[in-house]
Amino acid sequence: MDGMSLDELRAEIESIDQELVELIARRTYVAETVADVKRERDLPTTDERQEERVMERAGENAQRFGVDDNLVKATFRLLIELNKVEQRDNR
Ligand SMILES: O=C(O)C(=O)C[C@]1(C(=O)O)C=C[C@@H](O)C=C1
Repeated sequence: MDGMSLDELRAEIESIDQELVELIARRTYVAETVADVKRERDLPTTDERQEERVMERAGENAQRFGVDDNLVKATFRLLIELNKVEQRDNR
């Protein structure tokens, strides 16, 4: 990163931002498929134990990569809530 110009650094951020959106889209798509399976089996959309596992993993990964775990957990909370809204809308 050292020695890169401001434009180059911003181009790097732009490319990362695109990857982030792609990953969010993939996560949402998989969760929609999970919702289909739940619907077939007549299971509720919300699975609190699974949400706890996801949140715990998010905290562990944040520590592993040296980023603020509250920020990472807040991001995952939002991603889970988005999925729950989508899953309910598709019922
Ligand atoms: O794993 C599931 O059962 C999902 O529906 C996915 C997901 C998530 O976004 O991680 C969303 C809602 C559930 O309450 C738990 C987890």
